[in-house]
Amino acid sequence: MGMKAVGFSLRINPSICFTQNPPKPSSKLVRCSLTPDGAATGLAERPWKLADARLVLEDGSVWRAKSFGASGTQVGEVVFNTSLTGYQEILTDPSYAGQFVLMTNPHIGNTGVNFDDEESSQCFLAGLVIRSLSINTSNWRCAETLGDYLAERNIMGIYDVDTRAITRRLRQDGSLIGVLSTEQSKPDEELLEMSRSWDIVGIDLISGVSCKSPYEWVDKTKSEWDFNSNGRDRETYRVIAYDFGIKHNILRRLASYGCQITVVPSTWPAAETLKMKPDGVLFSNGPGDPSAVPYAVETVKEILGKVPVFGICMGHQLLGQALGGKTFKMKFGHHGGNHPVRNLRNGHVEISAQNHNYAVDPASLPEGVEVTHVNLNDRSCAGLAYPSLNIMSLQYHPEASPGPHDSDCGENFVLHLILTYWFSVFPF
Ligand SMILES: NC(=O)CC[C@H](N)C(=O)O
Repeated sequence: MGMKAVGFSLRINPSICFTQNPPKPSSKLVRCSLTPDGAATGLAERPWKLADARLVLEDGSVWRAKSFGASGTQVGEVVFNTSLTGYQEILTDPSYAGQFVLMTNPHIGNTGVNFDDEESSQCFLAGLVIRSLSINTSNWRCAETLGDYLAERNIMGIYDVDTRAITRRLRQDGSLIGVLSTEQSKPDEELLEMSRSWDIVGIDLISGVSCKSPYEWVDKTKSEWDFNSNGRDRETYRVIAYDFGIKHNILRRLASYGCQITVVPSTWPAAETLKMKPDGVLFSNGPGDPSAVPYAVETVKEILGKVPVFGICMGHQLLGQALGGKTFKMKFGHHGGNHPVRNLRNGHVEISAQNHNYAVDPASLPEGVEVTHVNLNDRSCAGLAYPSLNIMSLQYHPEASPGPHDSDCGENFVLHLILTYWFSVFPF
């Protein structure tokens, strides 16, 4: 009665072009914005700050935004992540090297960052794209604000950008390369050209994120956070973990389950690994195109059959190739904390944390390789086993950092499975 229905209240300036249907790549630029333009004077602080950054996508769309963190110009592939929280773990996940992570949850930064949630020693991603940057931080573990954290690590972030519209674009047309810039002197056309002349396919990104020499891992999941360790606190198993961009929580979870772990670089020779006589070898997650790292596939091949192995994400993709299979690039991949996966061995459905743009093509795998898990959103291969060679692998993240713990508990407790499969009940 006299009241207007108010729907989703994005303040969009109707005079500025905003399209739901993305234009196909053309040389034309389409400018999209939620906030008026402003020079990067630094005078206007958030939330009153004017737009001082641009994200130019290879499809010709230009997204005006406000910057936080570092400034400059950076190219990368834009992917969207549907996790509600866990942005610090996402920022420090080395698998995001070369990518801009766009968070679909509109409100980011409210818990700041802390000392404990780091998944690696630095941020390897190209940048962070969010809708709304929390103007204050409140958490008992907070050590600093998200903006300060990114600035110190020289990582660019933008906010006040229509993340829903960009996500629709990525879902409809697939992953896009983008250029993020705070440099007002660079015309849109130059940034567009930059985005179109860069590619992430076929590039070895793991060598840039792997450790340079072997080291022993000591940290366990803190008892206050340990949701399940079955009381295994003695170091029982010797594990070599190949670091293709390994997340610390994989190591923490294995250590909590009694593994004594040596982390080795991606180029560590298989012969050296076998000389160390481990009980099992873990091939970790890692960034980029799994078909661009044939040397890592060779290492995996040399180890297969000689010692039980387990692969996570990139490790799973390398194992798939070592078994004779092929990987392919997905339309926009899986990035988030709520992907349903069916364990085909017991019929159980696990809600899983995922972060990948490539997948193993099950049709390319030789006979004897078993697809053990399927992503229920798109039926893609989410897990493999080859019992006669003591191989097990998962395309997703059983360490759940961030993410649900389904894969880390009960019968589906994946890391538990590694140990039981590897060391006790695996049918050798
Ligand atoms: N998390 C990962 O290991 C990612 C694997 C690979 N880089 C992909 O995008 O598919």
